[in-house]
Amino acid sequence: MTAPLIRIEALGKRFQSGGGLFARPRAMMAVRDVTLSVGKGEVLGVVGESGCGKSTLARLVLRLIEPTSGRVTFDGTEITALSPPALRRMRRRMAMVFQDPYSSLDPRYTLADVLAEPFRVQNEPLPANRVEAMLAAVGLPAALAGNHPHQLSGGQRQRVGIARALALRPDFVVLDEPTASLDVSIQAQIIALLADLRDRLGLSYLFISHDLGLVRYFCDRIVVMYLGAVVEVLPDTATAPRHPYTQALMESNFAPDPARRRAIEPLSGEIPSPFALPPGCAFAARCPRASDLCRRQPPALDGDATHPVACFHPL
Ligand SMILES: Nc1ncnc2c1ncn2[C@@H]1O[C@H](COP(=O)(O)OP(=O)(O)OP(=O)(O)O)[C@@H](O)[C@H]1O
Repeated sequence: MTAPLIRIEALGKRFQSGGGLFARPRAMMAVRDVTLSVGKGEVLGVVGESGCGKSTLARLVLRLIEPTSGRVTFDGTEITALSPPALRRMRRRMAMVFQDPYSSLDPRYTLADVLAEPFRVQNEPLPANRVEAMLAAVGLPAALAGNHPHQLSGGQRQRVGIARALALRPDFVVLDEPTASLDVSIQAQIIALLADLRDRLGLSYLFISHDLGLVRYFCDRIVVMYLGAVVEVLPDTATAPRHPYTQALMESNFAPDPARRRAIEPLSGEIPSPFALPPGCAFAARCPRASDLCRRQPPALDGDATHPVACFHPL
């Protein structure tokens, strides 16, 4: 890995939900003790099933929500310790592209308004011709500047979402399932655009996806999450998985039958409730290799190892 741009240390997020006259509120850890780095110019993929904490991790990294524990350092500055004004200045250097370009763009705004918005938030004047330059950078004609989002196709809208994220020339962009709502052919174009922008602008990405195939195509390293915790970090896309969960995820992801792709079929057993995690490994109930030790004690993950794997019986 290159020199780290982002350092995430022992990050945790607890959510409380429910509660009322007859029910006690229930608490769960959406992100559990995550330690990771994102290198300069790196595309770090984060993959896992729905609800494993990917989006929560992304929001914590940008400090859009406050962590319960741990810290995040951006280019040497601890952003989890910054005052609101200092955080706002630091946010210039970080951005996010959302999954759904339909709901993340205000329908009342023209594209010119959408692309001017980040400057307004930062109290900065909009440089001359910047809107046209931003549209060109994402492959859209300047003539679209006066259009509203509903006049665009899904792919064009996501290009606008990317242009908006890059408006202030950030160093780091979180891509939260940026192609999940697009057709496969459009997905490929958006991924090619993101790869090109990374090369041209020297960007670092945190790329969140439930699609391991896509992550393996696009990312340099891959973080695999299960029930809020990192279970494995693949050091590149060629290395074989060592965690039984990653292997199962791969088998289901590459299954030719779409029905098999949805459920992780090689695995039997219940997914534990995030509100009542077992004392040992959270994956033990579904794991073909689980032993008594796994059910008693949670396996640790060495966040600084080249190929960390949280498993007592790795492949
Ligand atoms: N604001 C919140 N309040 C309470 N619980 C929350 C909140 N946000 C997320 N959660 C819970 O935290 C867990 C992780 O959610 P998160 O959205 O981070 O998962 P995810 O891996 O991104 O899922 P998906 O792929 O479906 O978007 C889930 O169990 C979710 O219900």
